[in-house]
Amino acid sequence: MSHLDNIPSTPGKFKSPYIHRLRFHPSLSKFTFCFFLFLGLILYFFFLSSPSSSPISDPSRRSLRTSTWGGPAWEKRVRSSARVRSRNGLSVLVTGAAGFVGTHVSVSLKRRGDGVVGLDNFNDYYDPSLKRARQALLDRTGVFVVDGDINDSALLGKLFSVVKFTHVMHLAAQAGVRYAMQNPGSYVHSNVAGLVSVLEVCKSANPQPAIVWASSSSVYGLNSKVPFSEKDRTDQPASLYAATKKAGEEIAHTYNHIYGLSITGLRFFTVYGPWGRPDMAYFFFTKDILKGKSIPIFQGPDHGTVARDFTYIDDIVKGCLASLDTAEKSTGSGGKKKGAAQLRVFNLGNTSPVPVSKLVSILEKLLKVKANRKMVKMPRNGDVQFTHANISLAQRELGYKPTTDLQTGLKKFVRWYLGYYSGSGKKSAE
Ligand SMILES: O=C(O)[C@H]1O[C@H](OP(=O)(O)OP(=O)(O)OC[C@H]2O[C@@H](n3ccc(=O)[nH]c3=O)[C@H](O)[C@@H]2O)[C@H](O)[C@@H](O)[C@H]1O
Repeated sequence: MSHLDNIPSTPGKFKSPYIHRLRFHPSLSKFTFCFFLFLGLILYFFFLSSPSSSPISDPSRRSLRTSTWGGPAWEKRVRSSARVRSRNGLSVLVTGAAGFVGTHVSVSLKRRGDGVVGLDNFNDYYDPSLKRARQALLDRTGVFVVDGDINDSALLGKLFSVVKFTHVMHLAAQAGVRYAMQNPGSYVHSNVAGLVSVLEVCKSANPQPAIVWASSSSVYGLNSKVPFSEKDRTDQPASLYAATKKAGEEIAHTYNHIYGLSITGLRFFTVYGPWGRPDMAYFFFTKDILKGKSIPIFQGPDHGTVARDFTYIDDIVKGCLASLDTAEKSTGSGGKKKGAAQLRVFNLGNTSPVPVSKLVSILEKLLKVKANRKMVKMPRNGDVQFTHANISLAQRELGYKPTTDLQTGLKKFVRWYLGYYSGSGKKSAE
């Protein structure tokens, strides 16, 4: 039996011979006490300073894993990736480049001759191997994706010292409306602190870049008037995700007002397509239909239809590139405003909402498998019943005109999905 087994629950009743020995040797007792106190202090400070010490109390830290950057070879890769190959081409830093929208935008920019440097922290919100596969695709296209976090100001400063970026396409974010209830800290970390970190480096840069960034249709929250227009109120978000995107729009206003940064926010409406996000319904419905698992289809009050203005990735990419191309220059330099700068917000949707049950019917036909449907009441975890974009402003200012309906877009997605997950025989859609 260990002497620890003798410790009583009530202090003062200890009868161990060991404690008698301590009593007979006060100097030894003092020494032992000091030793354990010292050890305790060391352990306390060690755990306090270790970034991986508290993954449960602060799960957002998963995105702060060590990354390596810097050095002559690294700088050479950054410079080469940023090289502009077309007349009047842009030099763009794309954050979240290994994400769904980030990958598509980066490839399109690179293919038309712009310089592109990617940045991504490859966090494990969903399968990081999909992000690595996107990175490999980008690598083949000539886009170098730096492995790092937008909250790492030293890294951002370094990137801006190596390349004079004309534009920043800020797409790095914690996405997903429902996950915000599980990991609220990650939304504040990426969508609020991360945005500020990016704007800070942009405001100090000389010349300041123009910024285009991803807001969300979710800012319309509980609004019932449709279609959603940029002029509508956005003060009743239904999820923390939506609240952080709304906060981002206010933060954008501040940096535009104080520092003269040219900023364009894009409210994306449920973007889908090849290389998409496995946490989104169309993606995991596909996986689960193929597995014969049941598909939970949300219903509003009184069996009301839940619908989304699903928007195909290629249409979104066109909207992103048009936003970059029409962005005016920032007016400030080195942290000082020199005049009023452009501040814009656009809806990028499809203007054609489709019920979720219809989405499932399209998938059934494309996969040639009957879905095991389960109608469930929409949980109160951030979802809204309906989205529908009014895109007339984007049409007028950006020439934005979506051309892909859900049937056509899902066909392209399913073709990619089947090729990606059965092609190599190694990947699994877990
Ligand atoms: O536009 C946006 O700004 C957001 O779009 C996306 O959110 P959502 O429109 O909620 O997409 P998604 O989860 O695919 O659910 C699609 C539909 O399926 C319904 N849905 C969902 C899950 C389920 O189990 N059952 C179900 O019916 C669900 O009720 C919904 O009607 C992005 O994820 C988000 O990051 C953000 O960018």
